[in-house]
Amino acid sequence: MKIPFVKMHGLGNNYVFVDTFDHPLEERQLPEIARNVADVHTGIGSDGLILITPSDKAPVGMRIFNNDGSEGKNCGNGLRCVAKYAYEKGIVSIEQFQIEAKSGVVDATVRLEDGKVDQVTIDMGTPWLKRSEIPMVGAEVDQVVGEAFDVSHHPLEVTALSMGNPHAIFFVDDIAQAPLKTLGPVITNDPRFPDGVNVEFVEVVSPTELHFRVWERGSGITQACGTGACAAGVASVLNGYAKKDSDIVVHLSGGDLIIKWDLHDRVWMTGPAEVIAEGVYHFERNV
Ligand SMILES: N[C@@H](CCC[C@H](N)C(=O)O)C(=O)O
Repeated sequence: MKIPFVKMHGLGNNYVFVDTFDHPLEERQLPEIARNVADVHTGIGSDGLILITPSDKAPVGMRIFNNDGSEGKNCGNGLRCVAKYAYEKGIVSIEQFQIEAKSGVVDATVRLEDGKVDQVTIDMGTPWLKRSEIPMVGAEVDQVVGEAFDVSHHPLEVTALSMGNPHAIFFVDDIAQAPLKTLGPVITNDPRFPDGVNVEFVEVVSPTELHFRVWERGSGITQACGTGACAAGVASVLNGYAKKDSDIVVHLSGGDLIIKWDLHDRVWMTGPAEVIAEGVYHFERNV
């Protein structure tokens, strides 16, 4: 099977995108296609697969598969790339429009530079803070903030929340020393998070600036995670390190995102989206 694709990235968080308006794929093959395209040796090489889909709630929809073939419900960097694609390919003709992800419908606004989409702002909606909404096991609480969380004899404190997908945030003094490679793969599968969790280490530089590293559920270390950056901004406010309604610059491995949790409880994310390549993937050669 030959599958036309576009490879795009948001701050180095890179996905193979397939436009299923024109080329529908079989549901049962999606996890395998995701694993295969993501393989750097026998595939295209990516953090996963994103489908750009028709939607009955918005002009365009997005589905995200991690590089292990598991499906996530939301992807901040993916949303910005889908917004760029939808505008530049004429799926939409106005600069503000909606995108449906599995976690819900969001508003996207594209900013143009020489007729091309340069920056995208997404209204990521209201964070889910209750323990059951994350989901995380234990007695129900309205917020999981700075809770004791021992992992492999490391006495950590976790702030957890959902941005449509689950995030566990750990504040550290020095991002260069964050135990991402050792504890990321352990925490992501910790049974206290029954659906697994995206793991983020965050160093607070100032109330408006954070350093951030991520171990993504289903994909491992990536250069950036949009929903994770939003979660880090929210967690910083919940812990008193930052303020609501102010722009927070989140420095990820691949570059910066601007995050704001506003007074109406909505989280805003602004950052770039870029096209890497377009081509045709030969799926049968990799089965
Ligand atoms: N890279 C993404 C998140 C992708 C999904 C995540 N790994 C999950 O399984 O929840 C982002 O930019 O938000």
